[in-house]
Amino acid sequence: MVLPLRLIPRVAAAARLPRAPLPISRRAPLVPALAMAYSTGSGADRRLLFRQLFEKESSTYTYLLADVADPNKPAVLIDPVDRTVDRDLNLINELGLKLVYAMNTHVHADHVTGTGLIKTKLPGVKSVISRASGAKADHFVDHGDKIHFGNLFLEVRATPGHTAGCVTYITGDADSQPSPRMAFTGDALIIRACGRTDFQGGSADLLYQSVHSQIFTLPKDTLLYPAHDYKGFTVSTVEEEVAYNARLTKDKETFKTIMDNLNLPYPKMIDAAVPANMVCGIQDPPPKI
Ligand SMILES: N[C@@H](CCC(=O)N[C@@H](CSS)C(=O)NCC(=O)O)C(=O)O
Repeated sequence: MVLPLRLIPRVAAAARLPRAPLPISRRAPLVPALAMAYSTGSGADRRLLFRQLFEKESSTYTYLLADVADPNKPAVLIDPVDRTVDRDLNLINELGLKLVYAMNTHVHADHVTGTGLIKTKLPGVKSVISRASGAKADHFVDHGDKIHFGNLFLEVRATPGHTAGCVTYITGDADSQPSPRMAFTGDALIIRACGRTDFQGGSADLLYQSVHSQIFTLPKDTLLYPAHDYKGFTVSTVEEEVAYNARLTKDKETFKTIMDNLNLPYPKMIDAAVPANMVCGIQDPPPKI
């Protein structure tokens, strides 16, 4: 027997009807659930939202970190690139984060940093770079400084050698901070390699000393995130690089010979890279590249 429609239980009837999707404006906000769901681990680790972002023309990694357990979800960007600023700011907006700092590990010779552009779009954001870089920024950092965002922080270690002002930013060493630690090495250490030392005040001697004293001495499970990768790697660890880095595992004299013979092509921006008129890599006037 076929029941007339009005006698069919309401739930069954509803199940048979095709449902029109809700307009986006009437959907439940996704932001808090998304932001928390992305962070992994338990305890302190659930505070950290972490994204590794890639800019393919200069093979640069930009890193987004945020404290999503803090009501304001304060965030930092490390080594943003001008070409991908809109992508990065859209992501920050979608995740409901508040960008506080746009930071650079060093003055980049191969691309224009996104820091200046970010500041024109979000004037409250503060740019950060090392004092030793000679670049312009809102905040200058020195070895040993801490950069706080919510209840998380990054520690600054001077790792000169690729440039005189290179620093590595490392997640905090405390029970309240993510474990394992994460080190954003800029161009001091690239996975299985390292930054070149043939321009911008580079020194193979200094770079060797920096990596051995400031990066290889970190706990062996520390995750290493470089500013560039040219081979498809995304992350390494101190233990892996101490064992397998093709340059830095050698003795210092062999390392210097390797660095003297790299013969890499010069980046297009190199002639324009004058730290004195840089605002974290944004030149005024902009370089012709
Ligand atoms: N191997 C790169 C060459 C680009 C380059 O010179 N990268 C710099 C960092 S940006 S100044 C560098 O230090 N590279 C070290 C290296 O061993 O590559 C390429 O394939 O494009």
